Amino acid sequence: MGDAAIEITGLKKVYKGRGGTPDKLALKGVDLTIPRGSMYGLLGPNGAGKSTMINILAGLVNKTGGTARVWGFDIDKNPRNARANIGVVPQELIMDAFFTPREVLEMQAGMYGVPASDRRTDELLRAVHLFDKADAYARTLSGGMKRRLLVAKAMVHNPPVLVLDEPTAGVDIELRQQLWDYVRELHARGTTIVLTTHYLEEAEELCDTIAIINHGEVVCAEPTDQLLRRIDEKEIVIEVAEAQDGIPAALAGYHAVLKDSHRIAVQISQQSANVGAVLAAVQAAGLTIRDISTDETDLEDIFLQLTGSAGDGSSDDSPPAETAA
Ligand SMILES: Nc1ncnc2c1ncn2[C@@H]1O[C@H](COP(=O)(O)OP(=O)(O)OP(=O)(O)O)[C@@H](O)[C@H]1O
Repeated sequence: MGDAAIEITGLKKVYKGRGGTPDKLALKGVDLTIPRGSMYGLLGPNGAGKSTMINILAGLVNKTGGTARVWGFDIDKNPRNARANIGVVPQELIMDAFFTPREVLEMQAGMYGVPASDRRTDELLRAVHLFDKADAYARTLSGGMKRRLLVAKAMVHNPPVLVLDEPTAGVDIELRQQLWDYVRELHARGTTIVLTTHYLEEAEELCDTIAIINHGEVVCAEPTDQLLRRIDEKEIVIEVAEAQDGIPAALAGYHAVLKDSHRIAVQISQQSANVGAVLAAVQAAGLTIRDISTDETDLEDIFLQLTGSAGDGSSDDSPPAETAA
């Protein structure tokens, strides 16, 4: 404990089935630590369990087992403190149509007991580019505007942790950029940011650390650059007939390690796809190739499985354009 913004251990959630539908195990015992000051991405396909995890942290969903701490406060033992330290921007654009953005923020501040002298309604409205809509009915706002109003609403009590659940759904490119500018600004001022997304590109652009969630489990959690390197790399294992006591000189230019006297593992970049060159070098060194295999747990495969996209930005798997919700 101590320095984590969020610390989750063995977190489990079972949604009870109703009317004959079976129970749903949405979180299978998740362990996850999100450091203070980080910009953390929870990446996973629809139904992976991201919202469930966030809603448990926000006190909106009851967990079935495990523990969770927000800024050091246990959500069971110190629910008020835990809630005071987190702001959540929900996935759904739910708000009362007949309140204005100014009223929405004022009411939220009231709910969190923020004294009038400490309220930052105008500042927040300006930050999310809604100052000129301050007194318009919420129902007249576009989807992107509502999303930004929800970001401001999550920040009224100035929490050290801001969680955004699928924040770019329904937000067009320009407004998305404005949203990110504001989120980056908050991060620069010290707010820990957690965002869920099913777009690798989005997590890659914004987050310093990414955890991949699938089927209620954390598949991996590591610094973004490290993860991207792994995604780009593939390991091939070459089995040679002749016993080796070191890496053959011909492979000196590659990232190669000896697994045992007959098996050489070589990391290659997927993009440059130089398998042929590696094999040619092995053969040119006079070695007889007996077998070749590739690493089964390659992350690229996991990603393809998770996101249905290679994550190279070339597909049309981009967030949808803004729609009036
Ligand atoms: N209230 C509920 N009752 C029953 N099952 C639920 C409920 N909420 C979520 N689930 C199920 O739990 C699993 C995890 O859902 P969750 O919404 O947490 O995933 P997610 O990763 O956030 O996906 P999405 O981005 O679509 O929200 C899914 O199979 C979902 O159908």
